Amino acid sequence: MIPIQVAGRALAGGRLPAVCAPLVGRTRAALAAEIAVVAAKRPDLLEWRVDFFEAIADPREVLAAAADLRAASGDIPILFTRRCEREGGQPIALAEAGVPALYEAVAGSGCVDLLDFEMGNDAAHVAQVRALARRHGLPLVLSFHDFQRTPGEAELRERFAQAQRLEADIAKVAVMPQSTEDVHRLLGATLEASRSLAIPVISMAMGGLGAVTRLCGGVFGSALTFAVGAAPSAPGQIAIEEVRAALATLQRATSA
Ligand SMILES: O=C1C[C@@](O)(C(=O)O)C[C@@H](O)[C@@H]1O
Repeated sequence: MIPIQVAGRALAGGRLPAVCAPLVGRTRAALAAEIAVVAAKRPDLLEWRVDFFEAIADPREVLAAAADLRAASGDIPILFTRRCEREGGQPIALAEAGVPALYEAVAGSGCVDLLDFEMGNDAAHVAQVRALARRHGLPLVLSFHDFQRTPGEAELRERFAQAQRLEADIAKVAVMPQSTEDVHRLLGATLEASRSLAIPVISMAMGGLGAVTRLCGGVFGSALTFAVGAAPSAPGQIAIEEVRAALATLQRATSA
């Protein structure tokens, strides 16, 4: 299992899985209040879900918010994510054609440390974001989300492999299970991808049925789990304190 590297250092000191808390404030004031609470809980990574930000179409406001977050995050790195509506994100007041420019502006600000972009986006946009991430020295997560179902084994394998083929630094797959078998398949595909790919992988099954993956995903090769600092960004996320306690229990038991 490969840990996620940020600025040449392994996230969470190489402990796996690392814990990421999302930030979903809709305004600068809300984000400032949110990060104060969340950063105090010491996640290994913060994710700014900019699709929740009402002023997403105003570059000055976006950059000001990014600077606020950087100032308040201390030494905790920040993952920048515009989750598209098609893959479970919020509707945004910005045309799709403007999204790569949003990534360019924020990546160039020096206020974020990693980028997340859906691999299912327009191929030219994926290539643009791939190039700008490289130019700014930021690791790129190429992600896939299915909020309705869990694809079959071959498709899950292909999603992880596709991220690597598209030159992701990290591959991420999030699915919605309809059965325990779906959860089991997601974990199996994660284990296989973590063993066969040359990049770190992240996975989760969402909703109540998938919650177990947020606690034990690391055992199956997932390098990161998302946990609630102040507010969830997806169904089934568990409070950071509870996730940390469960991870500590698992780590103690595993090394006993
Ligand atoms: O892709 C992911 C994973 C996620 O959807 C989850 O289920 O924890 C939460 C999102 O904020 C993040 O970008």
